[in-house]
Amino acid sequence: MTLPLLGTGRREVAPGAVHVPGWLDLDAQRRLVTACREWARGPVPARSAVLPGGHPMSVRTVCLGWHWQPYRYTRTADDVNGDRVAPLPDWLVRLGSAAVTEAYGDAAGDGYRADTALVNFYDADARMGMHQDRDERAREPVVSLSVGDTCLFRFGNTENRSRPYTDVELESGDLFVFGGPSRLAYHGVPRIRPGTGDPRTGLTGGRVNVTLRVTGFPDA
Ligand SMILES: O=C(O)CCC(=O)C(=O)O
Ligand SMILES: [Fe+2]
Repeated sequence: MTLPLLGTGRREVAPGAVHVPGWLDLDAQRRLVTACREWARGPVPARSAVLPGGHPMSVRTVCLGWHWQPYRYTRTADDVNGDRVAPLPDWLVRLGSAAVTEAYGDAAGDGYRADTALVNFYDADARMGMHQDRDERAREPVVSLSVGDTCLFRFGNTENRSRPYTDVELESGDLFVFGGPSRLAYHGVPRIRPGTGDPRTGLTGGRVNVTLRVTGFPDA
């Protein structure tokens, strides 16, 4: 299947879901990796969130702005060490706004102010099952940035976890934005492609993914 090309390198995977390959240059990727490493150390360390059935997720996650645990947001990381998560830095908020403009064109990102980021660390065997991002109250787009190993990203429909879906290879530096009619689409990461990343990003293995979101919860 050929996906519609929206402009240089932009592909609409589903209405409101846009993939922009190679959006972050190597330098931006490197800076993002350095920042993610720092956030993973604390004040709330990266951890595998435990699902309600008792199983830990295979990805390790650290949150900024708001802390996410299955399936809610809080200011303090009550399932980790009780500390308040690090604030979402302004440069990342601005990057989110630029990403929305890149994906949708015009000045679409002007009013976009993310207030949380989930930073996911994938090793070669990590996966993420099909899910919706629906713990936010707001329905602003989700902005996803990837660095390191390529992954298979499965972008589905809003009804259920199964077909129809579109498989996308998310490579290092890629941007993926999903909003509008695709905001509540199921999506997941069935596999990582070990050894595909460029060590010059600062990652010698694995994959880092940052999703920026607007929770819609009032500032505390
Ligand atoms: O790693 C990815 O590309 C997706 C991450 C994701 O879906 C999430 O954090 O909710
Ligand atoms: Fe998600």
